[in-house]
Order: sequence, then C-alpha cells, then structure tokens
Amino acid sequence: MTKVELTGVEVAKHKSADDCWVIVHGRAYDVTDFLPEHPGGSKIILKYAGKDATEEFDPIHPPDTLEKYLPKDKHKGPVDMSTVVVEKQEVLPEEQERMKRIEEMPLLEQCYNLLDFEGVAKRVMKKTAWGYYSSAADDEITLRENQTAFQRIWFRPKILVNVEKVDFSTTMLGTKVDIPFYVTATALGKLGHVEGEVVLTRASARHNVVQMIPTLASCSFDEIMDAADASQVQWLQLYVNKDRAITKRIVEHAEKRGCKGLFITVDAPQLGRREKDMRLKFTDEGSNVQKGSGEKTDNSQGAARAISSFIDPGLCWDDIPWFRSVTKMPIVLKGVQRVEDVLRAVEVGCAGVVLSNHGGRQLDFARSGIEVLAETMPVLKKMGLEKKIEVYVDGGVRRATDIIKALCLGAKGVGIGRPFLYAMSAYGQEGVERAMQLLKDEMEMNMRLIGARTIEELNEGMVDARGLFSHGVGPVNFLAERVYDPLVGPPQRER
Ligand SMILES: Cc1cc2c(cc1C)[n+](S(=O)(=O)[O-])c1c(=O)[nH]c(=O)nc-1n2C[C@H](O)[C@H](O)[C@H](O)COP(=O)(O)O
Repeated sequence: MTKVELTGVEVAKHKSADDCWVIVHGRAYDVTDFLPEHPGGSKIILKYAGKDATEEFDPIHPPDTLEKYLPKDKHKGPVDMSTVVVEKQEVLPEEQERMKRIEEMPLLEQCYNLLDFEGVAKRVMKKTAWGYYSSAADDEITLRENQTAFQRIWFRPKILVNVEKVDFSTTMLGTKVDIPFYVTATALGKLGHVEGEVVLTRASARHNVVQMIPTLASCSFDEIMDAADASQVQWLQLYVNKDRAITKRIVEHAEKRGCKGLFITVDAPQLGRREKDMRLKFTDEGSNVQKGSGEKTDNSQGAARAISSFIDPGLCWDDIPWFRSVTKMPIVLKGVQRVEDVLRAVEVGCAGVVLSNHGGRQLDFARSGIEVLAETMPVLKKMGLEKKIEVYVDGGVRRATDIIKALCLGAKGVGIGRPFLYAMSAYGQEGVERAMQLLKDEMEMNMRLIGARTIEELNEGMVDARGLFSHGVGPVNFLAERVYDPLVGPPQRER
C-alpha cells in the first residue's frame, strides 16, 4: 500500500532542535537525533528545519547518504511537494554581480590553455565553491611550488628526428590509454556543477582518459560508474574508514563494478587546514565547525570536515596485506612523498604509487611530486626495481610540457585535478573536453619539438633537471600569478 503523502504544512510543524524534520528529494526525514552528530554542525540543518533542504544537501552528500545512514524509522515518507511553501530567496547583490559575470564570460573557444579555465572559474564560480577547489594548506606555499617546480626543469631536445608520426598512447596499470594523464580524485563535484562528477566521467569517456572516482564525490559511486561507457577505465580513490567493514564493502563493490585500480590515499590522516576555504565558509552557516571564541578551532575546514570525520588516522603499513587479501585490484598508494616509502611500497607488493602532496592541500612545505620523482627514479633504477612498480605524479600539471617532463623523469603518467574542475564549473562537459583536447594538441606539438615519436623515446637525457632540487626563485609564471587568488586577507568585521 503506497504511503499517504505528507503535506508541506505537516512537515513545517517539525522545525525545532528537539523536533526537526527536513525534506530531501521529495521525502521527509526526522533528523532530530542526528543533529548533534552532524559533522558540519547542527546550525546548517536547523536553517532548513521543516523545509526543503535538497539544494543545500546535494553538493555535499552523495544522493544515497540518508538511505544508507539514517535509521529507517526516521524516514517519514514522501511529501506532496506542491504543498511545500518555497521561500523566495532574495538574490544578494554579490550573487547578482556573479550572474552578470556569467553573462559576460569568455567564449569557450577563447580558452587556450588550462590556466585560462582557472581565470574564468575564479570569476564565475560561487565563492564557497571557488574557495573549496582553489584552497590549499596554510600559506599555500606547496600549492605554488607544485607549478614552479616544473619551471626549474629545462628540455634538451633532439633535432632531425623524423617526427611525422607521433603516438603518445601508453598503458596505465595494464590498460591502454590515449594519453598519459588521468582525471584525479577531487571531492564535491557538485559544488562546481549541478551534475557533479558524472560530467568528468562523460568527458573522460569521449577522450579515452582514465577517471579516478573520489570517495568524497557528490555523486554516488554507482551513478559515476553508470555514467561511464563500456570500454572506459575507472579507478577508485579510497579514504580508509575507521570502520573496516564499511571499507571492505566499498572496495568489494568497486571491484565487482569493474574498477581497474584501488588508489589508497595515504597523505590525509587528517584533512589539511585550508584557511581560504575556512574563511569563505565561515560566513556560511553550513560549515559551522569553527566554534565561538576560545574553543579549539577545528583544524580542517567547512565542507570537507563535514564529510571526512570517518577517515582513519590509524592507517599504517600493517594494513596493506589486509587490503591485498580483500581485493585483486592493483593497489596504488596515493600521496607518497619520499623515496624510502616508494621502496616500502615495492616491498609490500603495491602495483604503484602516486607521488603527490594532495595538490598542496595537506602538509604545507611538502615537496612537489615532480621533485620526489627526480629523487625516486635513480634509486629504483640503481636497485633494479623500476619495473616492479608504476610511479605516477600529480600536482601543478597545467601544460603538456609538464606531462613530458614527468615522463622523461620516469613517471608512467600524471594526475590532473583543479584544471578539470574549473573547466567543468565554468563550461560543463564541453569545457572539460576542450581542456583535454588542448592537452592532446600541446602533447603532439611538444613531442615533435623535443624529437620523440613515442612515449618510450622519452628519457631523462631529454631534460636538464639539475635546478629542480634548488628552491631558488624560478622564472615568474605571469599567467599563473594573474589567476592565483591569494588568501582572502585578514578577517573583516561581518556587517
Ligand atoms: C583540488 C582538489 C584536490 C583534492 C580534493 C579536492 C579538491 C577540490 N580532495 S579533498 O577534498 O579530499 O581534498 C581529494 C580527495 O577527496 N581525495 C584525494 O585523494 N585527493 C583529493 N585531492 C587531491 C587531488 O587528488 C590531487 O592530488 C591534486 O588535485 C593534484 O593537484 P592539481 O589540483 O594541481 O592538479
């Protein structure tokens, strides 16, 4: 027998801290008992008590969150949405300004490189979304170092090589790809685009690019897998849950659905302190994780804190054999930052590592992935281990020359994060596709100019990386400087 629909008037009666219902996707939920447990604080839920919270809920939570985690007796059933009073949200002047910038934004064809997308996104994205995507830890030194490190590497191109035919296809974890980059895992895709990560999925499918599915996606895992086409390669990025039974379930499900790699994130026992995000979110009740004066300010920040309290800071090398017992997927450690740990990863039988500092969002003053690569490969070669493990790099990759430098120094491929988020946020799927195509065009041209016909012909003799380890001031990257958004500056008294 179908449940009688509730009316908006009935739901609106439950609007206090000790009797709190919300509506999400046309269904009412009693979240009274959950209020004190909500990692994002109770204030944001109470703001929508007795009302429709769908719009606020969607960017931060996979759609199946309530079905999965709220006890069934709290599910109050369907609501006749025609009876729900929609409060007219006044459009703030800042939002009117943003709408105007969207109308005047550059045409997609006017974006000639990945940093152009960053410049447009900075102008058209909601402040909180821009804050979350662009932010990095503390003073964002590592964020900037990730890009400048590439500028300390110079090419030693070969000439008079017949480069009429250039082929930059390769394999990653045994699967063939058209180009050696993948879309790395970045959380909360719906902050930037109403459809979220499935936009990246569709664009990756059209360009035969691997997508790494984030644990903290806005879309559910199955939505992202369902949006892929049959031949598409997808990997799972895993934040390990303190409750290993939940982790086991996620890993087994991913393998069953056809994921081709398990990337365990190892550089985030606690999410970094991203002050730009904290400041921007601080004005938004949603992230009311920073308590009032005096109390310990939470070390992470708004949105991510709200969805990451499950991450296990106790994860350690002893856990790796358990993962190998739980899945047949190749295991890659994402966030390795020193050669000693690469050697340990070989010892425990990992298929790969990603040399990464999480896009500068974790430990500030961590070295760039490309610098750790230059430290790692000579040691692996000396020990005859370079074929034992696939080494990836991410962080600061904005040009095909960055990809080529990484491959010359021995990487199997590179991960790219923010550029695809910005392209998606500003221009949707066609923005991501243009970004991928621009990289492919740059790749073809630069392979010709360096004198390499295939990925196999790229080697360390084609670069001069002697300056990489000296952190002297490199050339100024004016384009990056222009789009870089410094910390939002000291707090101003809220009006
Ligand atoms: C930009 C960004 C990166 C995130 C990311 C979210 C954003 C918005 N998130 S985070 O919320 O926890 O920090 C993840 C994540 O879910 N899991 C993860 O392994 N890496 C996460 N990363 C790091 C990402 O996988 C790459 O290491 C990083 O983005 C590479 O640097 P670029 O952005 O410069 O390409």
